[in-house]
Amino acid sequence: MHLRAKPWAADWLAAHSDIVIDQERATAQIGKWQDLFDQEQPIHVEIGSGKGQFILGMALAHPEINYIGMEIQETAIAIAARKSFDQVGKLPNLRYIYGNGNGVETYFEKAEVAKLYLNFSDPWPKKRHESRRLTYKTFLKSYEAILPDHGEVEFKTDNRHLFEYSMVSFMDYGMRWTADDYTLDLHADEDKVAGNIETEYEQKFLAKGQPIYKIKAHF
Ligand SMILES: C[S@@+](CC[C@H](N)C(=O)[O-])C[C@H]1O[C@@H](n2cnc3c(N)ncnc32)[C@H](O)[C@@H]1O
Repeated sequence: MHLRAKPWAADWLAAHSDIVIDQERATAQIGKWQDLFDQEQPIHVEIGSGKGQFILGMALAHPEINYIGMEIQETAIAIAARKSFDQVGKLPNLRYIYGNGNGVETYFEKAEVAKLYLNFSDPWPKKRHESRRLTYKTFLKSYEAILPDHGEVEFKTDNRHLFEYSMVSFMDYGMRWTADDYTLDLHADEDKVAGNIETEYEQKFLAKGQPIYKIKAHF
């Protein structure tokens, strides 16, 4: 997903640096992320948070967790943070990183992040772009470096090819899951869909009647 630049984005981000942390500050924050939240509690991160509907919904539904939405596109992170700020102000348990999921180990130390979410990541269908997929092995190495031992990555997608690719990539990396940890049609499964927070892309694909694939894989 590529969003057209918004002329207000850079100024808005500069004026709200207490909510959105840029790459340079994120690197300096390593080991000290709890300082940015009101309460010390587990930190969950979504990489590729887009316009932010999921991370905002999670932060409102789970005040007992600290959430961070991470985005590589300035326009997307500005839209997400501004929308959430306009709706509910500065939440005590929600922050954003304007940064790159490739290299998260420069932002967080081992076990500083309790759980990771990847939602509707760009599929990059061409083989020569494989290394850009957020479930490519180099990304998995970065995720492993910031999660606790046996930490969890939760992944949703509409894209069957990316789902199958990701399962193989997880398996090749030594990650594991049980039959209960995945579904080929999230919204047809009453138990698994309970408590599900829909992302913007999820709503778009649901409206077209497409199944949503989901897996929770552990290192
Ligand atoms: C298809 S959109 C999905 C957005 C949202 N998660 C949803 O489900 O509605 C994928 C998002 O991932 C972001 N992204 C892609 N590569 C990234 C990376 N290396 N680090 C951080 N974000 C990334 C893109 O900029 C885009 O906003």
